[in-house]
Amino acid sequence: MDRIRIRGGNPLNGTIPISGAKNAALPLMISSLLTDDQLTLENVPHLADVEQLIRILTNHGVDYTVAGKRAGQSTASGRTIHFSARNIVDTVAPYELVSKMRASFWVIGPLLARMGRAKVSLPGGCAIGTRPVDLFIDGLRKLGATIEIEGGYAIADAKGGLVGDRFVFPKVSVGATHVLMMAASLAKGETVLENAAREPEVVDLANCLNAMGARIEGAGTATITITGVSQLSGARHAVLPDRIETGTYAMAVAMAGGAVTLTNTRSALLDTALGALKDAGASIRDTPEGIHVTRNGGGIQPVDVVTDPFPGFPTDLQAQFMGLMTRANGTSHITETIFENRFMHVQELARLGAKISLSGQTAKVEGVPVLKGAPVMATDLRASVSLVIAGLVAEGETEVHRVYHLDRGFERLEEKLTACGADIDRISS
Ligand SMILES: CC(=O)N[C@H]1[C@@H](OP(=O)(O)OP(=O)(O)OC[C@H]2O[C@@H](n3ccc(=O)[nH]c3=O)[C@H](O)[C@@H]2O)O[C@H](CO)[C@@H](O)[C@@H]1O
Ligand SMILES: C=C(OP(=O)(O)O)C(=O)O
Repeated sequence: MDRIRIRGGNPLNGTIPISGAKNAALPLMISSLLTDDQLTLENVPHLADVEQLIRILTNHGVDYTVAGKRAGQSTASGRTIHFSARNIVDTVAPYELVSKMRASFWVIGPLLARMGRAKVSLPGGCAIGTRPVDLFIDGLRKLGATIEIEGGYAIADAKGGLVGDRFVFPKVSVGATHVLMMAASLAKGETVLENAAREPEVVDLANCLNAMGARIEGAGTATITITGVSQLSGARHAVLPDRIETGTYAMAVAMAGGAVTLTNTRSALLDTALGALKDAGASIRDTPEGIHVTRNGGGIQPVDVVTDPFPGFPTDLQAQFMGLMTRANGTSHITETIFENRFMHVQELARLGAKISLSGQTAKVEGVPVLKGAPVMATDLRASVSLVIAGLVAEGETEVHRVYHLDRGFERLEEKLTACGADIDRISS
């Protein structure tokens, strides 16, 4: 199993190209199931989750081709992938495939809308929480589907077609918003989603669906109105920049010091997180290329954050921010409100000398003047990169084990950090 070795102490200086967002690419790829025409996605990141979803889509009968790079295109550019779901040969998403990645459950929406049936394995829990699928099921039932849970599968049927309705989310869910938006695009009549997720990835999916001929209004607000159409066509769409990767590298610079330009991204995708970073002592400004982040000289100030749905502080940056706060000049409080168990990084950061105590959903982080390298274990995607951030300043050597978590969501991480002067490499064994 691969591991990542970091020798701490180097500042970061240079340029880091930001990839396409994993959390936009996954629903966009799934939307290819809605049409028998070709959907072309540009700026698709090269990630383990994308490869796993390709396996799942292929199992349903989706053909795909990956376009080669053009002359002059840098290696940092994402791939262009053509998806074609002309013939859906199987409406079953089996346990072996779905259990590896939660978002694969989302195929239930397009399969049901286009084929009138779907049998999809329940995704199960994961390290960060139980993550039930009740909102998906309630929402799809509201659109007229019958859904039974049997043998670990959601067995869904809508032979006469889905019919638009009003659905009020009792809790904000990104995935359920994606799924209901996709399903309602091919339903008869109008669907109104209230208390919908407002994340930029929801807007990106809505833009792509509209380019395919869907009629969606209000994405990015809490009320989304979808007027169903009888069929969708192909389209070409570029995946949104990854705001979580953007925030992660901005936090790495704030931790290690230095000056880095994050290119192919924009600050409007993560205002709240960048605001917290400024409060912590980083200087951040927009440039024509992207975002310039510096921290020279001054120390890291303690900042309290509470995770919240967009536009709040993202839960997917909570671990990284905690990594940064371990070296602050004082005590900060970090409260996680989205997932009930997203503090697995606390015990691993403690191995590096961090002083963190937990009380319910709040972590109290007492900044320490020095972290010391140690072997640590990645427990989930964002937890693993918080250990990398801490490793960038830890004295001596930090080895992060179980790097496969990191590979789910960070494209060429060692390469991007090495290019800015970090002493980091991957050891394959
Ligand atoms: C692939 C992807 O885009 N993943 C992101 C997506 O996950 P995902 O879409 O799974 O997250 P949700 O927004 O659905 O989850 C938010 C909360 O709602 C709960 N819930 C959700 C659905 C449901 O049917 N019932 C229920 O109770 C969840 O357990 C969680 O406590 O949004 C999360 C919240 O921003 C991010 O951390 C993930 O990185
Ligand atoms: C929790 C995440 O992903 P997923 O929803 O795919 O588990 C994440 O991207 O941080």
